[in-house]
Amino acid sequence: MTQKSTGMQSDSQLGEAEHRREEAPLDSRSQVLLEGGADEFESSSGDELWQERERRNLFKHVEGLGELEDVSEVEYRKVRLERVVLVGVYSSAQTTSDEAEESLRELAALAQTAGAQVLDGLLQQRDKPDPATYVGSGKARELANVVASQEADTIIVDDDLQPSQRRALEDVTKVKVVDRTALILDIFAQHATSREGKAQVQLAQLEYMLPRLRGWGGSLSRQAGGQAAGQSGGIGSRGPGETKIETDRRVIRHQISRLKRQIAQMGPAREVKRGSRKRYGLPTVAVVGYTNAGKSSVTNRLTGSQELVGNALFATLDTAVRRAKTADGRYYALVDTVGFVRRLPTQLVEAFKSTLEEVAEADLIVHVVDGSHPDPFGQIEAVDKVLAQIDGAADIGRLIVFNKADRMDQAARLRVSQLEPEACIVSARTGEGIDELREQVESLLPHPDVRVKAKLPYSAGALLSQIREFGQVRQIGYEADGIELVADVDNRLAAQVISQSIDGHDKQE
Ligand SMILES: Nc1nc2c(ncn2[C@@H]2O[C@H](COP(=O)(O)OP(=O)(O)OP(=O)(O)O)[C@@H](O)[C@H]2O)c(=O)[nH]1
Ligand SMILES: [Mg+2]
Repeated sequence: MTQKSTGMQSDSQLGEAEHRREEAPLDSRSQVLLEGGADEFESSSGDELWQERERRNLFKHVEGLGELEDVSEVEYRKVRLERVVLVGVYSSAQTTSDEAEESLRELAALAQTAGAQVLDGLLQQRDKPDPATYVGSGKARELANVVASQEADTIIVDDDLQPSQRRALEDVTKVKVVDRTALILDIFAQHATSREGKAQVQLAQLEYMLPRLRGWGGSLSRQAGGQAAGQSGGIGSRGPGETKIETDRRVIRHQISRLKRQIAQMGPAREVKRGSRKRYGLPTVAVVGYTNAGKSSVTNRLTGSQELVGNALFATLDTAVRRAKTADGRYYALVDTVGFVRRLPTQLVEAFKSTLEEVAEADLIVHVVDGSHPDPFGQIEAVDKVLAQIDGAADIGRLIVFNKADRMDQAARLRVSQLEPEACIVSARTGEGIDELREQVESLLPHPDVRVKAKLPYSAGALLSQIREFGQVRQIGYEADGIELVADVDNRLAAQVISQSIDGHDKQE
């Protein structure tokens, strides 16, 4: 048996593990790994369990599951309250079994975030996925047994599947099969709240779906408003002919172009917001990082805001802008962004490009990393890969922040500070290191670099308060005929000082 269980299934552990996961999907996962959990699980994945499964399977009416009848003709499916079995294939030439396990655990966290109940996780080592059934026909039959004995109704594959592979796997296992991209798209669909976010996710779903159509059961109209999150119940007739599929493709293409137009129109509103930030001369810090790293928590700490913090993946889907104040009283903007994940579906990178452009316009990128994760550097790499796809992001200064220090032991701290000596180590939970982080951020912000000396009329109060907010007042004297001022400001304010000053011959150095 080369199929190997990753320990998500043992009945004895399920209760407790699930309980822990309920409050902390990723937390529990990293804990498990840190505690050397892999070994602990090894024993439970042995023959005994397999036989137990086989035994239980004897009582099951596999063909009675009847799930295939229900599999909708749409190749895009929701993963809500499903009972799922996870499957991963890895080649030892490309990854270690530890990495493969980590990836499957992340898939489990994703599945739970989507609302599914994870019953089992199976890893298989093979040179490359089987072109027909992904796992190979023998393994597919084994998988069918596992699915039946666990009474699962869905298989989630830790990869992108060809439409034909998915179909073949469904035919053998009699349950619906969802791939990694569909799962992530589904989570995004559940979490998007803004109009633009929703439209972007919908676009990504449609683009994912287009090449995977095998005909629709009913008409598109039952997908309320063209919503791509397909209903899992197959309503209407099955097996529409090629003509029907062609028509549906056209409908989807039409929806795609309509969505693209809509999104393009929403662009200007975002431009305005961003523009006004620029107009006020607010330096901008983009907070990026792997999902669940603690970006929102760190942003909250720095700004005192109450950004949504969730122990779920992708709690933040709409970039939020917060205002923060430096120690010397200047304001800057912190942009809390959507989290990244390994192998972020390309459809999503595309869809969120406009949102991620916020990052490209920032003066500084703060990259938050979960320091308590068993493989923080793998996460850094995944984030850097996405950043590399955003034009202009490469030229922006970056500050790496290892968060969750409260859960890092001495060895972990040592390791990260050796590999990333410049990085800050903080805990958004306890507040450790937050002051140092704030100082670092402030020192890396662009500084107002034009010194002006001027006498301003007392009527220039508004300008003066802007100078206080966005620049730095060096000297100020209240004379009978006006305010004598020396200040460091940016170009924009310098121009205003000149135009409003009393004698008009201010010096600039
Ligand atoms: N122990 C510990 N937990 C933390 C810390 N910072 C954040 N968390 C927890 O980590 C989880 C994720 O935090 P968020 O701030 O939502 O993370 P995020 O990066 O914004 O996540 P997404 O928006 O989903 O990508 C939450 O359960 C937080 O309570 C920390 O310093 N220590
Ligand atoms: Mg967040």
